[in-house]
Amino acid sequence: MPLTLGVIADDYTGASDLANTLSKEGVRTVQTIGVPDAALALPDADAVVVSLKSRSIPADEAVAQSLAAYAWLKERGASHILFKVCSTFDSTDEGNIGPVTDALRLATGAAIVPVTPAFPETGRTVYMGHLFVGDVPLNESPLKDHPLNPMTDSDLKRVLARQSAGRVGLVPLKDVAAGAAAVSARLEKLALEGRTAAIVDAVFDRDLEAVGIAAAALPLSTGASGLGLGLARALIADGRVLRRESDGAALAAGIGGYAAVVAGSCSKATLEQIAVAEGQMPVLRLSAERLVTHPEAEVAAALEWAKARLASGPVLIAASGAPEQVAEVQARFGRHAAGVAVEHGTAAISEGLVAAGVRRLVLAGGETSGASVDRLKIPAFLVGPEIAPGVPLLRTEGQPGEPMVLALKSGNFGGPDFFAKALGMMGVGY
Ligand SMILES: Nc1ncnc2c1ncn2[C@@H]1O[C@H](COP(=O)(O)OP(=O)(O)OP(=O)(O)O)[C@@H](O)[C@H]1O
Ligand SMILES: O=C(O)[C@@H](O)C(=O)CO
Repeated sequence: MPLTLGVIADDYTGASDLANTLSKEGVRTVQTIGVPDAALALPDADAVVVSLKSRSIPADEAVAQSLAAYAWLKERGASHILFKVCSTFDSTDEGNIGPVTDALRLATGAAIVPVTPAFPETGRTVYMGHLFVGDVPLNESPLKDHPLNPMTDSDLKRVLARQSAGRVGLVPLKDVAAGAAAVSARLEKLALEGRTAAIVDAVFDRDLEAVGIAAAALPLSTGASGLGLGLARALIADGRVLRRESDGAALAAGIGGYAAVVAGSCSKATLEQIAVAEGQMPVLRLSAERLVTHPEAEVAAALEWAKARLASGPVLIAASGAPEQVAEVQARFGRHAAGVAVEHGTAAISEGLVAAGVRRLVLAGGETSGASVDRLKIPAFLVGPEIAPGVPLLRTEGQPGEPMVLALKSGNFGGPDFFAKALGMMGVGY
């Protein structure tokens, strides 16, 4: 069956966030890791989310990878392409949201691209083109201190214009509130004025429903999970997609084996989740310093610790540290080198855990998840029910051997008991 919706996501956990929204809305969704090999047999799906790691790489590489993903999705019949970016619009003046949106616009032949990172369920709203995170503008939120892409301007019209070749307009909330026809009319007017992209205001899910109808009539849109919700509802309403409930019990059924959590996110939410897990399962805290200086020994010791405990229940292994610990390691070894060494270490631990019989695995952190999923050579996931907003249950597809069930958690997502909840939904009792 041809695809209806093709999504190109700029990171793995962001991809599973979007896939979660689609699946929750009743769109049968598959998440692939990178552009799949021609030989990969995928389950029947209405949407495919191609996960890239293109958020923070040089813009020309991000464009090349996104165009390759587009070619694959187009060949499978996708009638609309969504470029999934972060709901906090993570990018710099060099890109990559602008350059990738420009390139996809030319490839799809779109005159104008609606762009909105609004995701009201997680507090991301857009008004007059300004992005709010909770109750503060983006430039006053913690994103102002992001290590890779500090967001210092809440005006997304300006932010996008600085990284785009074309001119950027606005679809204001008054048009959005007036409905899909008003959004389409505004987009047409902006295109006639020579604008190639437009930031679209959205505060409530109902706004995204109107935006979704207007966007679904165009070849391309750029946004986060809120836009995914709007597109899913529009495609189901116009009959292009038949609503199908994801069967959570079936997704994890028959997948036994050991269970583990590997965390490399140092976000406030993940640190709290690890602290809560300490009262629920054995927790090993890795030494980031040793992962840099003696990686093989630190990984081997962690695996030995885990193997002695896995038969009794799930274990959690965390590299995650508090900001002052992270700063100390970064000051000694360099920010990039420390991050990469810790990612290699956690990925090697994930690989060792799977070799030891772990079939149910929770990964915390975008980069951490990316490194582990790549190391495990997982080509694709079937997307199941939601564990927490932005985090679905995933079952591996296209891998030789027994399937596994995973969760890839963005650093800031999930409540304090996230790990126990995720393991519980994987059928792990302890
Ligand atoms: N103790 C530590 N010291 C230094 N770096 C660490 C430490 N623990 C983890 N790291 C590194 O910090 C980075 C955390 O990034 P990651 O993307 O995994 O989490 P996040 O930023 O919280 O998640 P997201 O991108 O989903 O918001 C990784 O590069 C990881 O290797
Ligand atoms: O959109 C979001 O906030 C997330 O899916 C994400 O991309 C976090 O890195």
